Amino acid sequence: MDPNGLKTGGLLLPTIERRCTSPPSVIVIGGGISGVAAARALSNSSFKVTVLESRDRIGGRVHTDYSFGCPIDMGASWLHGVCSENSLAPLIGYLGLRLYRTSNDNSVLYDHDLESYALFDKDGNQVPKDTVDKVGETFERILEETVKVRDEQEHDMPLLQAISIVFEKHPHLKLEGLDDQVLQWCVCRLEAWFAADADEISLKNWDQERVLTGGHGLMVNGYYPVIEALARGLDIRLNQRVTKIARQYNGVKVTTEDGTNYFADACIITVPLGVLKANIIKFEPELPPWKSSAIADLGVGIENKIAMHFDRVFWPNVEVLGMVGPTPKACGYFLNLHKATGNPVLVYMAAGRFAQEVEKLSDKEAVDLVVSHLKKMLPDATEPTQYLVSRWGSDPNSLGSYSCDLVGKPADVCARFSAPVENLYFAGEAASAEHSGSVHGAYSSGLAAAEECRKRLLTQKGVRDLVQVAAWEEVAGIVAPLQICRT
Ligand SMILES: Cc1cc2nc3c(=O)[nH]c(=O)nc-3n(C[C@H](O)[C@H](O)[C@H](O)COP(=O)(O)OP(=O)(O)OC[C@H]3O[C@@H](n4cnc5c(N)ncnc54)[C@H](O)[C@@H]3O)c2cc1C
Repeated sequence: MDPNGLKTGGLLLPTIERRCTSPPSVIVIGGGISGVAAARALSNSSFKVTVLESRDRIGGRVHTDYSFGCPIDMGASWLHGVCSENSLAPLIGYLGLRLYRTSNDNSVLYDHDLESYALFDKDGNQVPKDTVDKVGETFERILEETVKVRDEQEHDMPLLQAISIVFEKHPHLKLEGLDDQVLQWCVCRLEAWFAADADEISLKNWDQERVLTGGHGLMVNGYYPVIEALARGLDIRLNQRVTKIARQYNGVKVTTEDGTNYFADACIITVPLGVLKANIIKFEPELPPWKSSAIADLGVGIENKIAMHFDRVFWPNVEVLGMVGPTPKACGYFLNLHKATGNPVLVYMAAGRFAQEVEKLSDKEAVDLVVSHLKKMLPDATEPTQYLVSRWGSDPNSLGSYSCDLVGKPADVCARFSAPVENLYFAGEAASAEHSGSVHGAYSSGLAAAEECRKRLLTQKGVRDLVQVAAWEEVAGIVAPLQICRT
């Protein structure tokens, strides 16, 4: 690994003569993956870049906590699509970060394809594997039938409603007893992908995402090193919550909560969709209706994690421990980090309305709740020695976990959300048409916004080009394949 390369974000390409005295300037609002990616790209292009970040840390919804003595990702933890086509692969490969592949399957919607799981009922009886496999096949069939319902309907509807129609048409697909409880668990897992309940998920869109190949890989060392590498050497101002963005005849004026004004030629806005929806930032003049309606029409889902550190491992050596129940809400699941990382940590994942309810509890109450589930599944379960509880829905810096497709979503909403308004550019996971809700989608959207901004500013200023530093892809692509393990 080349430390100088890291410092500069890559290698210096042959210098092109500067043709202007002061380089174009850009303010990037938000220091998550999309913000640091955009800032890195523009800085590599010799632009003057300032990142304004409201928190006292960078990374945003990539948040690796080290208080357990090992990396714990309280936001994103998987690279979805462990393949060279993934925009983050060159950087992850270059940094030598290990991935633990939890599933080779590219499917994201149901987990009977998980190769390593144990499901239990509320009395602690383990569900036989053939029951899980059989119900998984039925669930697949039900989902296929919902596609037929979609083809017959003119209007969008919630996925849950479509499932009810499937049951009316094909009563034999409706399950009972333990089989039904496993089916509810499959729905619970599906809801986790969208961070929304099945009665909120769009029938038209639930399967329209283009999932990359290569399955899903957990970042064994945590996601933060990716952020750190991108951010190195950038001018990042922490604790700077932007409250106003004014477009002026000669650029933008950005004002933060403490009254500081920043001026630049252009601005890239990467704050989460939830923050834009809450109107925490005032725009002057107001955003045009086509943009504000795009912000309103996109949905934001909630997923929260409860990470628990134990003094000993009392659970089976599988990747996922699940509890089945009579409704998706009564089901739950724990990711076993011990299998992937060797650390005695379980992470409970809550999504949709249940994730919202978790935020109303104190940390201790939330932990007690999930430990009570755990004790029903595994009577030997002990109390955790340390715990962490995320609150992505109520955190004013995120106001949601990631975007999701609401019922009746207009077809052009993502294009409108990501389109610039004069010298204001928009990036972030919600701006990614193909990979919204993901780290790599957010990363690519940051790069795309930076490139559009770079080209327009160079044209506006009559500058042919500036000194250019090579991108990660050029430096790393050939030398560093992804390191994939499954212990
Ligand atoms: C629990 C959870 C699990 C997830 N799991 C995965 C996963 O396994 N794999 C995956 O690919 N993706 C996952 N995601 C999604 C992924 O984390 C996000 O899509 C991605 O990190 C978003 O990056 P971003 O740059 O768009 O936004 P953010 O990371 O949210 O960055 C926006 C930044 O703007 C800052 N900000 C907010 N308001 C202001 C303001 N007024 N002024 C200045 N700054 C402001 C924020 O503090 C933040 O740093 C998960 C997300 C969550 C919450």
